[in-house]
Amino acid sequence: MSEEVQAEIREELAAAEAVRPETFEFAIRIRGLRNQFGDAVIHDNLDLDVRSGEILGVVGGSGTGKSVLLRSIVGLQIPAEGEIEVYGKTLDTIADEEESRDLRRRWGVMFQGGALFSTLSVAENIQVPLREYYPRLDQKLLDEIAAYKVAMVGLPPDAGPKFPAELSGGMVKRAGLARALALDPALLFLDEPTAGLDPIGAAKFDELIRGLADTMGLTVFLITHDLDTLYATCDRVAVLAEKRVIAVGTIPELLATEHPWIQEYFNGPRGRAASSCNQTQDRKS
Ligand SMILES: Nc1ncnc2c1ncn2[C@@H]1O[C@H](COP(=O)(O)OP(=O)(O)OP(=O)(O)O)[C@@H](O)[C@H]1O
Repeated sequence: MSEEVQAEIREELAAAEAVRPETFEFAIRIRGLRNQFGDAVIHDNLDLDVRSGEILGVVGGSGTGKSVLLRSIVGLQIPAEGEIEVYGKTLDTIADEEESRDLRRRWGVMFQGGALFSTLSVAENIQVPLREYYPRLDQKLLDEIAAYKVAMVGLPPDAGPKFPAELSGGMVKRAGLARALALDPALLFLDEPTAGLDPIGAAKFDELIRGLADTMGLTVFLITHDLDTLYATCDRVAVLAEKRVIAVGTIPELLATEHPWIQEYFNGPRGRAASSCNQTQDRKS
């Protein structure tokens, strides 16, 4: 790589460092959020804080707006009202394109189902955000970074040249995660990462998320219906109902609340099974 390109990359990295995640108590702060599609109000006066370094699980009945909330935070859905700050900045008020890019590259998103480009190999999928943000990286370096990300998410080296259709469901999830991690984000968004996986595959994926979050110091916004995932990975859980976040806290804190949906969710047969399984694992470890 030429001196000129190296200097350019150093400059870009320095600019990205200007948003230093570790200096923020809250990675995300949301106040008074309102989202609606026509007459259908999805969120109304929704507040939420995501602490830096935590894995926050986001739960709620189907259609309560978990994915819409994620999309609002990453700028794919323009809210009708309210403020969303990520590392102290509000995306829709950033006038400077460079500043907006610097903020956007601090996060990675794994959408439901992986959302990989079907005509690109796994390695090429991982390289998409790298090419977008660092257009002058040469192919050798792109290949090295992709190989590193493939290993990081526990895929075998020969997964790199494969196309999504050649992968198992679990491998597609890992490839989606590798792409979300391409830019070494501080903040990771995961939309139902274990949906569709068998219980063993899901447990391994939970372990991977927890391990990566701990080693990389990530903040994770994790939408899930999977109670085992909540117990295995999350520091706190936010509950969406009635168009807003009705409670946020550790699972024991949520269990102490009396809201019927929360009680039904955590104390229903599936909730009790996940809880007792988790306690058994704690005793073993
Ligand atoms: N682009 C859109 N246009 C119109 N309505 C939408 C759009 N996106 C989402 N919605 C509606 O917003 C509501 C919330 O959707 P969302 O996908 O966020 O729910 P969710 O909580 O993630 O559900 P699930 O758990 O089933 O994935 C749904 O009623 C959905 O139909």
